[in-house]
Amino acid sequence: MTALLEVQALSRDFGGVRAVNRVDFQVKQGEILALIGPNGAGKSTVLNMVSGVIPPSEGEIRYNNQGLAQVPGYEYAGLGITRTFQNLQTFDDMTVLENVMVGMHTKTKSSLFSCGMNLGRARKEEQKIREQAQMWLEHVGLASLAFAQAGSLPYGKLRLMEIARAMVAEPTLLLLDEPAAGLNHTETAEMSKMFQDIRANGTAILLVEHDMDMIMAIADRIVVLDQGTKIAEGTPREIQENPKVIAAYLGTEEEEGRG
Ligand SMILES: Nc1ncnc2c1ncn2[C@@H]1O[C@H](COP(=O)(O)OP(=O)(O)OP(=O)(O)O)[C@@H](O)[C@H]1O
Repeated sequence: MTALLEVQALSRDFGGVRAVNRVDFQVKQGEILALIGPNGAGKSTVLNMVSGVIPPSEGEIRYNNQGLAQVPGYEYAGLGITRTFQNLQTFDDMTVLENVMVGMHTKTKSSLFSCGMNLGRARKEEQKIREQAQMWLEHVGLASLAFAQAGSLPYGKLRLMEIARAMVAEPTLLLLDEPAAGLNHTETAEMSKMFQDIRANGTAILLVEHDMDMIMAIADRIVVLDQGTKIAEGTPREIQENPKVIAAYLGTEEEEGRG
């Protein structure tokens, strides 16, 4: 399978502290790659660099074989990369439908100027966005809440709304930062099923998550970070059995090479 996303020697410093240190990995077309590691390992920082929220200090990010260094973050959705955030980014006073429609705005061709010049085209585009958003609300099970104020929704449903917003732009790469945080077991299982459906439709997923049941159930491959450095990469089974990974999670000294 071809690499959709390729990250090479990616590093990020905050002040004098190196949060991510020369990390390499690839996300292939239509796969789910999970990025895991203990708290503070650098997972969100990697996701923030890959989504253009912050620039790398060093290293390279290539998407579809194109370097992203010169591409501003707001153009990523147009390229096919969308994301959700660890802390929900909700417009509480807007409806659920409007919140989802926001995910499409970067892909529309109608600027304010052209809206004035060609109202018909802008209306058509608005209608298309609305239909696309409604379709995704149905996919995530929120169709009946389309006209509810987002601020009135419980947390679990807002997480689903965020996924609909990220999917409405029809990404080829979906970046998810702890999508299952704060969800109960049933909600997490439903979300896992949704990610499998998204993958089946050809969208690749880079998933940062602490919920190991979810990761082991849906990830094709896993990359493990510890203190900013990649310590392992492999299938869920390989990762579960890897002594370096076990040591990083248990916070103990590595047993390898002793005695
Ligand atoms: N904006 C920032 N300024 C300074 N330090 C930061 C900043 N963002 C992250 N860090 C530091 O970088 C390191 C990695 O943080 P990051 O949030 O990427 O880890 P993480 O693996 O996502 O952790 P968690 O699982 O707890 O969310 C931490 O030591 C963190 O304190």
